[in-house]
Amino acid sequence: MNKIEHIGIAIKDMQQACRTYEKLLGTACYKTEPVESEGVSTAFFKVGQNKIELLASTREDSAIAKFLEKKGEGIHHIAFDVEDIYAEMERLRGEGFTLLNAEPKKGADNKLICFVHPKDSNGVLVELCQEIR
Ligand SMILES: CC[C@H](C(=O)O)C(=O)SCCNC(=O)CCNC(=O)[C@H](O)C(C)(C)COP(=O)(O)OP(=O)(O)OC[C@H]1O[C@@H](n2cnc3c(N)ncnc32)[C@H](O)[C@@H]1OP(=O)(O)O
Ligand SMILES: [Co+2]
Repeated sequence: MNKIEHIGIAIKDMQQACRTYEKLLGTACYKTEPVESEGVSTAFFKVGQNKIELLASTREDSAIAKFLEKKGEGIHHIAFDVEDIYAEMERLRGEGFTLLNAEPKKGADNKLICFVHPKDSNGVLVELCQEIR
């Protein structure tokens, strides 16, 4: 794991949340991107070396919709940047972590991603991200 790639925040209203985070962070959102496969729309903010990813649900059965229903708005996951997502997934399997997808999948912001079940990481949903080179 190289560094925290982004912190994912589940929100209900993307326009309102973008206005809030632009004021809060003092910087504009640099990218918005829908990810059909996840049933979300995303908005990214750069804060120094770090990124904030706002996530709104675009489908009732999405993970974000379920999270919002159950827990409301708030921090949804922590994403870590990895060199080689395949190797990292193999390593985590070997360490007994439950991966939520057998193969990496295409995420937002030009990444391959995979998730670790929060039950194996003290209740924190962890995402692995590898830049698609
Ligand atoms: C667009 C891509 C973008 C990117 O960065 O590129 C993304 O980050 S996409 C982000 C949205 N996609 C995902 O989160 C995919 C992975 N998530 C899942 O597969 C599910 O959300 C899962 C398995 C974590 C939970 O599934 P589900 O909600 O259907 O089941 P439960 O509600 O029964 O939850 C089981 C258990 O997990 C707890 N939970 C759920 N979500 C979270 C969370 N974000 N953080 C921590 N814990 C979470 C939930 O409370 C249940 O715990 P329990 O003690 O049994 O109540
Ligand atoms: Co993410």
